[in-house]
Amino acid sequence: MDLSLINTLTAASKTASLAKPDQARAYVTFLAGNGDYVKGVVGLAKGLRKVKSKYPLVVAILPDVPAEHRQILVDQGCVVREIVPVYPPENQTQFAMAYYVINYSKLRIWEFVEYDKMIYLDGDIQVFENIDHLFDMADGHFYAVMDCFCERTWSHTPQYSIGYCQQCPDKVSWPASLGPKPPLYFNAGMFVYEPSLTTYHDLLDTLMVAPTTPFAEQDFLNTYFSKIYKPIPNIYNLVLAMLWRHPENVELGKVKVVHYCAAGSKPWRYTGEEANMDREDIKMLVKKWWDVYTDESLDYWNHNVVAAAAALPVNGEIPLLNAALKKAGADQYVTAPSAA
Ligand SMILES: O=c1ccn([C@@H]2O[C@H](COP(=O)(O)OP(=O)(O)O)[C@@H](O)[C@H]2O)c(=O)[nH]1
Ligand SMILES: OC[C@H]1O[C@H](O[C@@H]2[C@@H](O)[C@H](O)[C@@H](O)[C@H](O)[C@@H]2O)[C@H](O)[C@@H](O)[C@H]1O
Ligand SMILES: [Mn+2]
Repeated sequence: MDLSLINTLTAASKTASLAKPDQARAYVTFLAGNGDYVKGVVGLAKGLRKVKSKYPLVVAILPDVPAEHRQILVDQGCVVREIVPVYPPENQTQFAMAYYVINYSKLRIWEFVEYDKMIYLDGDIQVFENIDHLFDMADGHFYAVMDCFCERTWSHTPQYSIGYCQQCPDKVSWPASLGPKPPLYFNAGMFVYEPSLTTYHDLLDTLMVAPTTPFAEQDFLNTYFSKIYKPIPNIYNLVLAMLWRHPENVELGKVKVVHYCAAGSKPWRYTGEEANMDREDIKMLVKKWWDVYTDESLDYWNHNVVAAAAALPVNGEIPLLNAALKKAGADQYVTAPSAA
């Protein structure tokens, strides 16, 4: 890990984000299907609001996202953008885990060139502390957190077979007989990148001739950006398996972003039955997610209108504001902010 980068991030996280006035910035996530991932995206939108992020959340949705889910996202203040699915060559997809082929469509977000810099976040991620300062990192790099190779999902790889993981490279050293050590590999559930049409077209052209692999677009992005990839601390994308695979590398109290990617950890369908899901830290993190998701004061309507009302000279103005809302045909009103 680049120490100067860590120092820069630490310093930046302590000061207000000094956004370059001419840089357009936004968070972006990806939503596909008519299932329950929309809950993850709503939770993410409310989480970013809770940490007072200065930037909007763009949701790249596939055509199969139903109208009612789109409306839910618009009502939560999201910028909803429909994208066309991306499929690797027909004869190739059998090599990717079927579940992940859908994720090649994430590549469309390089086309969002109305933004200079974006932070991509999976829908099963929650931001519990402001990370706007990541937008201030130097341009020209691809920033993401290193993944872990120890879960069964990696059982198809040589590193899993010999027990090698980049999180503890000295525990089981990489044997020369297997050729060069794998380059640093990031988890593609969170990354800082710069949209660009040149990159976008090159990504798609390259995909058409690249073999598909088990982790689909995550493998592809790791290969494509290998020369400009810069690891950032795991406080910006805690892949939950790190808690039981590499606890020595995790300082849970400092974690800003949690990635609910371990099997059984999606908060909106959590049962606690899968392996490791009965851990106290997992239960705490799932509850933290639900606390944000169910907090009505974080709903776009309530949050922004209450914030506007609280800015009024006296709370007594709230009845006037509600009267104006009623007159304007609103179906929701402002509740007085609880006494601080
Ligand atoms: O049915 C699906 C599957 C995936 N996704 C999106 O694709 C991302 C990557 O999939 P997932 O997080 O399940 O992969 P994991 O990180 O758990 O391996 C999700 O977070 C969602 O944003 C989605 O919207 N619907
Ligand atoms: O399409 C491939 C996906 O690959 C990644 O998920 C993996 C990775 O985290 C492994 O390390 C875990 O073992 C595994 O469980 C998990 O699914 C990204 O989180 C996701 O956004 C997406 O790119
Ligand atoms: Mn994920």
